[in-house]
Amino acid sequence: MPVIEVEHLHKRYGDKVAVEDVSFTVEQGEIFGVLGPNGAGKTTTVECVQGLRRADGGQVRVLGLDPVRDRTEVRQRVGAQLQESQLPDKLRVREALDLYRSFYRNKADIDELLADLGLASQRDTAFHKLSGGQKQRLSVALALVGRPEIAILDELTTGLDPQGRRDTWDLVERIRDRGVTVVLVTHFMEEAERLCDRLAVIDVGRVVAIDTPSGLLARVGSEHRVHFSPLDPLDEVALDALPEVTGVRRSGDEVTVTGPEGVSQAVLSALADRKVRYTGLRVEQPTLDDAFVSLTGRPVRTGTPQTIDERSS
Ligand SMILES: Nc1ncnc2c1ncn2[C@@H]1O[C@H](COP(=O)(O)OP(=O)(O)OP(=O)(O)O)[C@@H](O)[C@H]1O
Repeated sequence: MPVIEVEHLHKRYGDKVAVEDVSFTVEQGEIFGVLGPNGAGKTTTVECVQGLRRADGGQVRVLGLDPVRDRTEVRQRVGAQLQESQLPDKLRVREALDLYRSFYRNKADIDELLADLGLASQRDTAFHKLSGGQKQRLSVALALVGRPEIAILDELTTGLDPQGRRDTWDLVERIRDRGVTVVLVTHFMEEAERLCDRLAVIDVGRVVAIDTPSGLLARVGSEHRVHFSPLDPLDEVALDALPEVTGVRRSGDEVTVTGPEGVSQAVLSALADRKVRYTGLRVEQPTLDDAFVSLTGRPVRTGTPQTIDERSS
């Protein structure tokens, strides 16, 4: 049963269209990703879901409720992580949790929450003394302190180092394991690929695809690429004749061989058999970045996202 239903959501700020037309449903118990480049309309979409903004068109239902009309009830049942630090510097971790807990009728056990989020030893630490990762975990704890049915996590790992990011991913999985439906807003492809059961790819205010990560990858094909620079003469025709190989290309010193999964093993054993030494070996698998490029015609991370206004003018 869907816990969130968004139908033809349209939202503008003055005459600036932030969300042109977005529809998706989120099923109970899943990690649902809202993925897209900066300015795509992700935050505006989830703010409409939380009832923080009123849609200019379309319909949003959350747990069967209207998030604007039934805002008080929706706030009780949907936990939202604060996007930026909105806590006084001197407030201690435990005090912040006590304060937020008082807003909810279903109250989480704070000690359990602190232990679960790896913050037990920071319980008496003032907010401004926390590291970036600890602040991030506290904001997640505050989203969970009312035992929500849905947690909305927006740009959870922005600004974290790779280890902090991986720890946060484990945390998101633990939240889902507690039975909480998670909506994860992100512009990191790797994060979406690793965590999400399904995701909506949003670009300039519109949904360009809704699928599982593997479904999105299947749309771009399953071509793997093996790159290397041979140090000995290489018979490229013989390499191309291997059943696992669909193409061989040379660019300067570098040879690129394409083929389905398994092509890299076939190439490496062919090179070993022919006693061809090489450097600079790199294997590339299709990623959600490739899926995004194929859906929108441009990479997610680079370039300034075109706004709807620019596109329609
Ligand atoms: N309060 C506002 N007033 C005017 N324009 C806004 C406002 N908030 C967002 N926008 C604009 O609406 C568009 C969508 O913004 P939104 O924050 O929803 O996108 P996003 O995908 O969440 O981006 P980011 O990843 O950068 O947060 C952007 O062009 C943004 O500049």
